[in-house]
Amino acid sequence: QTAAAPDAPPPGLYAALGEKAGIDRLADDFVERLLRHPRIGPQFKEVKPAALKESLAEQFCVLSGGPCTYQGADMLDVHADMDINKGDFNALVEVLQRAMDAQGIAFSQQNRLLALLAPMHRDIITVR
Ligand code: HEM
Repeated sequence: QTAAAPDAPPPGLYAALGEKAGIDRLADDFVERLLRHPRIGPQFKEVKPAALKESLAEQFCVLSGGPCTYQGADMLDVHADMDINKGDFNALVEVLQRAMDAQGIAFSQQNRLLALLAPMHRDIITVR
């Protein structure tokens, strides 16, 4: 990685996630797990699962270097009024880890995706 492109997708990550089909399966299962999570599930009660799955799949596809366009809202705007704290954020990351495990994604590759998502905490956590 160079300073000019700090968020360049790690080579091979898109393939490691199973390309578009694998990412769609991951996003599907991730959202299903979020919806039934005891701590953060209730925050997703009013959300249309299909739309969230699609946005997450697009986001993961773009981040991992796939040929996609993210068409969802800005992370800061969409999470602004949710009163998300660090524990909520960590809970979501744990759910994503379990969803990636379930897809058989290697731990090293999981960590590469998580590393791309981690900096988003600055836009998403609004309760310190
Ligand atoms: C790394 C952390 C996170 C990422 C990458 C992420 C990503 C996203 C994305 C891509 C969307 C869809 C935006 C759109 O379609 O316009 C979204 C929506 C949403 N996120 Fe997050 N999010 C994260 C953390 C959280 C946390 C911790 C919570 C709450 C516990 C949360 C609650 C929501 C809800 C409720 C929506 C639906 C908003 C709506 O459709 O009205 N997110 N998030």
